Amino acid sequence: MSLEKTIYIGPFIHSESLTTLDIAVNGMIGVDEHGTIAFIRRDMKGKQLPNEPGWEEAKIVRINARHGFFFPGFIDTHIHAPQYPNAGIFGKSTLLDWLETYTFPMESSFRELRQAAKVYNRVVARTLSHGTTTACYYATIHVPATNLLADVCLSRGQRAFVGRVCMDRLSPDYYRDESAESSVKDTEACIEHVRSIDPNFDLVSPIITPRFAPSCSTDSLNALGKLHKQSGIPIQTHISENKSEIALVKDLFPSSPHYAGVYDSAGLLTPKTILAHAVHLTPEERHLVKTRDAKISHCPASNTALASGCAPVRQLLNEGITVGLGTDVSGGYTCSMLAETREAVMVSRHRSILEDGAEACKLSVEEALYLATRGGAKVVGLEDRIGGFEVGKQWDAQMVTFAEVQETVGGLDQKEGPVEVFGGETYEEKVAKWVYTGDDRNTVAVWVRGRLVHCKEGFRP
Ligand SMILES: O=c1[nH]c(=O)c2nc[nH]c2[nH]1
Ligand SMILES: [Zn+2]
Repeated sequence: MSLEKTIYIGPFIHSESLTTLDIAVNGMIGVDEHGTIAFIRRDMKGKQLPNEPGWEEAKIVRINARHGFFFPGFIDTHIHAPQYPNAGIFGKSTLLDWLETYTFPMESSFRELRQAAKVYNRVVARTLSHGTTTACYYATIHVPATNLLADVCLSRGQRAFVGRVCMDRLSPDYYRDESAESSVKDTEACIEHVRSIDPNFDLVSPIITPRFAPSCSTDSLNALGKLHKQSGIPIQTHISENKSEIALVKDLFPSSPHYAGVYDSAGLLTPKTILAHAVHLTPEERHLVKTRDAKISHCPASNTALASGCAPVRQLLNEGITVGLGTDVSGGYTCSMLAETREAVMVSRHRSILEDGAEACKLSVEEALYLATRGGAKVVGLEDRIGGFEVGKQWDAQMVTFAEVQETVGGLDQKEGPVEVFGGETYEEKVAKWVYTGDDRNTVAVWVRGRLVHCKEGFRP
């Protein structure tokens, strides 16, 4: 697909490292017809127009430094698309009773394609409006509905991993794969569908998705491990989220030394594996995860909502494990990665309290934003394409605005927006205000691979 060459002028901010944001207030980024960043300048003066040879006719998208900035799109490394209607509905449940009470009944309704069309269009549109340019989706066991989710992501322009959920045991009769064989066959059918709509997996990729060890037989885990080995297709699953779940895994797999060992012996613990939660891993399990170079999706909102625990993110990072963030809708109550970033900071404070005030546990705003962007890119194996602004990377970005009180931006009355800037703040402080007080009203435009995929009503980029 060929796009209009575009030059984005205004502040751009992205993670330079885990702890540092690079803030280029007088920035300019040229994005070519393929949505790839062709050049970057950091020294634009005033209203100076770009004079890049070959870019004279390019479209200009400008944001005044006082009004906002460009930021990389968020990467949600763990979200259940069919659970979106349940966001915010979990009562006082914890994981295992939550699955029975809320989750399986909702997911089973996706045998109806009409339900899938309604929900999947909403969740993709809504996550895009929150600045999520890449999402790792769990779908359901249903092949047609899973294929529809891939279609919706492709047509709405969201970069996505779409997984048909495999679960051939210990689930209700009304919502379970018939056998290990059918689990694999249906997964292959979904992989073939994605290949038929996006042959090189440029935007949408399939992902092998054993739900979690308790809902998969040893036969199905082994067969899915074999499928991964043959195809190289990535894997996503859950691990060590809740103490009752861990006890259940011990009962169901008595010969395995631990939870991580169940996946490892099936060939499911690889550099292309995304493990959601990892709240209660033992030191041996963390060592195994690190040795296999498997990745972790930290889901703080979900871990608090279902009272699963506070994941030791600092420890995981210190041990060299790659970590990103996931909303885990609807264990998590929000599909906003900005809210998830804030939750990551807050949960790290709780972890610090649990460890007698250990300062080191606390994540900074900069670190949480890194996890939501560059960390996520590494988790999904796309760090060469997305997560930050460098020449050769793709323009997956959001325009974030705020306004000095009493001003308007691009025709949109920002007085209604949640982030109020009074003029004395540094840029670092403005970013912190966005993380702590902002929401989707601040994300006025979103691009994936250079394509405008969301734009706030009344705003003209
Ligand atoms: O957060 C979670 N959401 C789920 O749907 C699920 N299934 C198993 N384990 C799970 N954890
Ligand atoms: Zn989950």
